Amino acid sequence: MMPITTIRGPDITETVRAALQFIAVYHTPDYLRQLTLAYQNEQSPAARSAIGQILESSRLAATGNRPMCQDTGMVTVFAKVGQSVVIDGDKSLADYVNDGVRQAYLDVGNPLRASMVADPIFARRNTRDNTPAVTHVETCVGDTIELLIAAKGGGSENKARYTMLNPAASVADWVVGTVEKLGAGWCPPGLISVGVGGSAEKAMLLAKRALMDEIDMGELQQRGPSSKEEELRLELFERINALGIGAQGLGGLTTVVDVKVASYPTHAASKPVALMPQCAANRHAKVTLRGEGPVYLDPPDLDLWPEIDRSEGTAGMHRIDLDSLTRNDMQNWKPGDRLLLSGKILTGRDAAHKRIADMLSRGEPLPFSLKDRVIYYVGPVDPVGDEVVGPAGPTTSTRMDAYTQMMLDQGILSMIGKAERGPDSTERIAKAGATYLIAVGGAAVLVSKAITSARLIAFEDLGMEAVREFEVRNMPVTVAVDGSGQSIHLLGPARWRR
Ligand SMILES: O=C(O)C[C@H](O)C(=O)O
Repeated sequence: MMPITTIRGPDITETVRAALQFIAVYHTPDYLRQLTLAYQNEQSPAARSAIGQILESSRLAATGNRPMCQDTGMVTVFAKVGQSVVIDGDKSLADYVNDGVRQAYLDVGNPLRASMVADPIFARRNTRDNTPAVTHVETCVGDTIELLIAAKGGGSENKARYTMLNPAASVADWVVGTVEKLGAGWCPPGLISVGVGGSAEKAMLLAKRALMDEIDMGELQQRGPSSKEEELRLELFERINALGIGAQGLGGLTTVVDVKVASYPTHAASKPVALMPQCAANRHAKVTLRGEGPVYLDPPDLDLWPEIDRSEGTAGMHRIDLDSLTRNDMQNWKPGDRLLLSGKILTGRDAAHKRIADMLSRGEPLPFSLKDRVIYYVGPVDPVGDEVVGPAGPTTSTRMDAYTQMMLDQGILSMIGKAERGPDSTERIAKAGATYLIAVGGAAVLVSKAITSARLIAFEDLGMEAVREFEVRNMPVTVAVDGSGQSIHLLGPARWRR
């Protein structure tokens, strides 16, 4: 009989805490290597600049011990518990994990953003400590506990898709067709994972779990496929990149740095297929507890980050004074123009927009004016030390489409976010002589360096979703929708499609 290993509950908590702090700050080395390659090979200037900003921001996160993205994610844990393990303590494994999440996200030196909301159908109250995690437990033969810990951003999780295909239907065609329609809210360049088989929920789990496998597409391309699944991975990799979506949907050569495929036997009548994207904030780690105390990860070597040519990033950018900006000034802006913004902007995202809509529908005055203002869709991380704000990258604008007309009616000049707008919003923006700008999703630390002051304006109870006024200096953005309704998210991929 295998000897019994005792693993202390608090050691699980400490391991989870340390791993979450670690993955919030450090990109995985395999992803960094692939992103560096993508940066070196990218021919589309806009996409290359976006990848450069992500890499630069990633280095700032690592050296400054701050989160690489303002969305520090929903914690997902795949636990493999050996049957010869006894957990010493009076809590469940999931509760020890949740204690680790709480401690990691409330860390005084490096607080992470609490994004989880309880009562998701109705009140959507922020739990304030990012609990609970989603913990999957599997027992296996062995005397260790293996934890695969991930912090998945909401933007990429929102683009998870599922279908039940007919047995003879092509998985590759469905995946490519679906990725084409996903837009850029999942923050490419990243990974696409495909789970095929089992039942509906099994396919989703297969896809989620496979996202955390080592990135080995380069190796696979070199040695060639040795199975049908590897052939499918290669086919999907080629076809998805040929769509031309590119970094941030700006059009370019690299949309995915790897594609994963996992499968499981299924019913003769079924072919469940799950698609799971992973954004540029590729955050996960595997740790194994052996009953010898908590486990800690070693920081990566700083040589992993490439040198980014900053002059290339800012060349040809127009400086814009937001405090004197008029509708007229924006009429020369074209999709793809790169701007450096200085002046005051308001912030607001999902919950703030809903609150504004509710107040307006009740005929109540707003606590701030939106007339001739620029709004940035962001939920920043709380500041530490002498920071005015923590990492503060853009959130997906598409979710704010339902409120576009309302905001335009209030006199908004321009909106800043990430990813494409829907056709209705694009048309409305153009009709109002307004514009839509994008910052780089995944470059949150870099963006925060352009914010010189932050002031809470309203809706404090919404936490990270409250309305703030930022003063920015040389904040880099790209024109995504211009005053004539042209969109970079249509023009860019069409140009780079192969
Ligand atoms: O919540 C955020 O800050 C961003 C979100 O992950 C998104 O990509 O839309």
